[in-house]
Amino acid sequence: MSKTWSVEEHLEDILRSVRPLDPIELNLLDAQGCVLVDDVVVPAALPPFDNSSMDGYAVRTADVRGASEEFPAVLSVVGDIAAGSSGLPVVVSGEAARIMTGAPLPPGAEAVVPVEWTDGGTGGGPADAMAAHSAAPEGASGQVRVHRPVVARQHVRAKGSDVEAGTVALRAGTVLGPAQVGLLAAVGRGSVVVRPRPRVVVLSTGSELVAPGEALGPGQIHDANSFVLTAAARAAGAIPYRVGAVADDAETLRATVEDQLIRADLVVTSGGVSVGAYDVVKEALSRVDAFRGGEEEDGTDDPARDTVEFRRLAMQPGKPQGFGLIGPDRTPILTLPGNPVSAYVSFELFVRPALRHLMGQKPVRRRTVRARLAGDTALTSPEGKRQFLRGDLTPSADQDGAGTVRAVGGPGSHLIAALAHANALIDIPEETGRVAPGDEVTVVPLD
Ligand SMILES: Nc1nc2c(c(=O)[nH]1)N[C@H]1C(S)=C(S)[C@@H](COP(=O)(O)OP(=O)(O)OC[C@H]3O[C@@H](n4cnc5c(N)ncnc54)[C@H](O)[C@@H]3O)O[C@H]1N2
Ligand code: MOO
Repeated sequence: MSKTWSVEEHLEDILRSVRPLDPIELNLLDAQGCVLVDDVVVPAALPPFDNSSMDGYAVRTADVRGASEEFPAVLSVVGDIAAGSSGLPVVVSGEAARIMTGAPLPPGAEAVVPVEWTDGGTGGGPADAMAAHSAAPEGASGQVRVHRPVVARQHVRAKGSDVEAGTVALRAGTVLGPAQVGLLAAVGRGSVVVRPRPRVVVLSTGSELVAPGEALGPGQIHDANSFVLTAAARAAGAIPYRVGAVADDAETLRATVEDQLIRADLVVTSGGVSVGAYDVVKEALSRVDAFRGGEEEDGTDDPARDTVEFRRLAMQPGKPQGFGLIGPDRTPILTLPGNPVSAYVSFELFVRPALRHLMGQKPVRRRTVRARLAGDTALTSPEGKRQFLRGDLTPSADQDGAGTVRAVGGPGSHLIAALAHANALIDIPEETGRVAPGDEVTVVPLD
């Protein structure tokens, strides 16, 4: 009898064999979700110049000292400065310039008075908005009555107050989410060097499979696995290609996989890996010469590069698994069992970490939490097997306390409906045969 692998041994073997993808330069939005390969240094300060944080008037503080509504400071308006303006007026004593939020502070001005603290140039009471822009900046001239004083730099956003030139904006290893993409754009980076999203070819096997939307004939079922695995690959950040269902014919399967290698950084299959008479994945891919991709550089063949090793894991669901590196590029392939829950749990435990490793994402494993088993029924688990039951996790309201989890559906690997109502996996160790209500268990949130 061949060795039974633990979940950890199988995962470690995969992670040891799979290398992170080579970095490429991508346009900012294409890099979303990817990991930065180099530190990004800020080329120029942000903001690049002193600018106003308010719509109002740029003034010299001495001119508005002691100003009030009763005794306003009356200043001559010498220009209109919009965001993006250049050719700024110089503000000297007794003068003000209309200024908009984000516009550069003009020379001579020390602070900005918000328009609400002035008459807005109307000669009336306090304004609640600026008068409309005049096509001719000189049309904005006239007088403004300022009702409140300001101190130096008030309502001014200083050059470099966000980030200084030469500092590191984002460290290598950062995952580019929306806010990081925004920062890169703000500092002027149109493209960045990242590890790309892996291209994942997903195919399911089984002559009984029919695409959703098509009518079922006798003995047929809809192909769920290629959809759940494609969706899961996308959720993990990969670019999935769903090939769909391949009939139970070893040569068709081998040829299909071979055809797909051109666009795959990783291949995932489902079904055909147990001990049945039609378990074609095993039949097609365990042949040493299945993907003889050519010779090694030194002229010798390396049979190991073309085989998939099929294993039995001490795990439920997900007992039969296969893993190998195939074709000329040694593309990783993970062959998952066909039962839909087994396929999905196997994806979470093995494919997702492999994809994260290819992308340079850390940690590769999902986080775990502790939770108390809710309900009044004990869970039983086959001893000697690590069991992953589907669970509904309710996190604890208080920060430190464990949440509660209840099992959703039974252990059957065909229970797709229960899987769709679960938000977590309950991880029961190999040596544990029974978990009583109130006992603490390890839970893997599927968020
Ligand atoms: N004699 C034994 N029989 C089985 C064993 C065993 O050790 N000895 N292992 C069982 C376990 S555990 C699993 S899991 C399955 C794995 O079987 P395969 O990977 O070969 O999968 P299939 O036989 O192709 O399919 C199993 C089951 O799942 C359904 N299926 C397959 N693909 C899809 C799909 N794309 N969408 C929806 N449903 C799918 C298929 O119709 C079968 O019902 O083997 C056990 N048997
Ligand atoms: O992979 Mo199977 O789930 O152990 O039923």
